[in-house]
Amino acid sequence: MNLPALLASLDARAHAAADWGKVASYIPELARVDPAQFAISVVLADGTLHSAGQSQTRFSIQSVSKVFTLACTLSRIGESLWSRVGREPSGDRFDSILLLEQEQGRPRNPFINAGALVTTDELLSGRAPREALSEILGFIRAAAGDDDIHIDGEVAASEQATGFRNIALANYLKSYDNLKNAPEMVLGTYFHQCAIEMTTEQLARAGRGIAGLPGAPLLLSPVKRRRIAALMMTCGHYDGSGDFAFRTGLPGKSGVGGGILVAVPGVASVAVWSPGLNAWGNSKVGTEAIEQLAHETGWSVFG
Ligand SMILES: NC(=O)CC[C@H](N)C(=O)O
Repeated sequence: MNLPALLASLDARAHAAADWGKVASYIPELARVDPAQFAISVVLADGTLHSAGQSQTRFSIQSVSKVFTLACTLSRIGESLWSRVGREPSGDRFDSILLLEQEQGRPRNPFINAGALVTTDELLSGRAPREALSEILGFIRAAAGDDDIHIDGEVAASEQATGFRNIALANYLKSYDNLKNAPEMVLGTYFHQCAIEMTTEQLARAGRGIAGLPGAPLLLSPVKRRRIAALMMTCGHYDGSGDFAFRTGLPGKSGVGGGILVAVPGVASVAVWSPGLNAWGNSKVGTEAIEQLAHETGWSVFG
C-alpha cells in the first residue's frame, strides 16, 4: 500500500465533492468556517506521520475533546464514574434531553453532551475550572508530544453566549443531583474544553495511545484504552454511530467542528477534518474519507 498516494487521492476526492455538508450554525464562530476544507493525517505503528490536505490548519476539536476528558476522569476516579453515566448508545442527537427524564438524570454515555457534562463535573470536583482545563490540555499535549496546543477563547465565548441547550442540560442534571459543582462552572469548563484547537497532525499524534501504538506516551492502561475505543465505536457518532461502524469498521469520535479521531488498534491513529456536517452532526466528507481509507487499506477491528 502506498499510503501517501492514497491520502493524496482522498484529498483530491474530497475537493471533487459536490456537497461538503453544512457547518454547525448554532455556535456563531463555527458558522463562519468555510466548509470546503479537508485534511487527513495518519500515524503508523512505526511512528511515521503521513498527511494530505490542510494538515497544518487548526480547527475546533469540539466533541473529540470528550475522549481526552474521559481519559483524564477515568484516570482520576476510575470505575465510580459509571454510577453517574452509562455506557450505552443513546440513539438520539448529541444534545438531546429526551432520555434524561426517563432515566432520572443519568446520561446514557460520556460522549453525548449530558454525559460529557457529568464527566467534566467529575474532573472539576471542587477545583477551579482553570485547573481541570490544564489537566485536559496537559493530557492532550503529553499524548501528542506537542505543547503548542491551546484553547480558542473566542469559540468558547461564542458557545457560552449561545449554548442554551447545554445550559438546559446542565441545569436538568443538577435537578437530579447528578452535578456536584455549580452548572455555570461545569458549563464554563466544558465550553473551553470543546474550544481546544488542533491540526489533524496534532490530533493523530494525540490519538496514538488510544490506538495502542508502540512508542506512544504511556498515559492509559491497556484496559482503559480498550474501553475508550469501545465507547468510540458504540457511541462516538451519537445517533450516527451504527452507520459509522458499518461503513468503516473502526472506532471514531467526531466533533461539530468537523474533526474525527479514529483508532486502528495496534496499526494506526487517524485524524480527519472537514467542517461540513451530515444530518447527524458528524463530518460528511471526513466520514466518506475514513470509509474510503478503511476500504483501501482493509483496516477494520473486525479483521
Ligand atoms: N457534537 C459536538 O461536537 C458538540 C460540542 C459542542 N460544544 C456542544 O456542546 O454542542
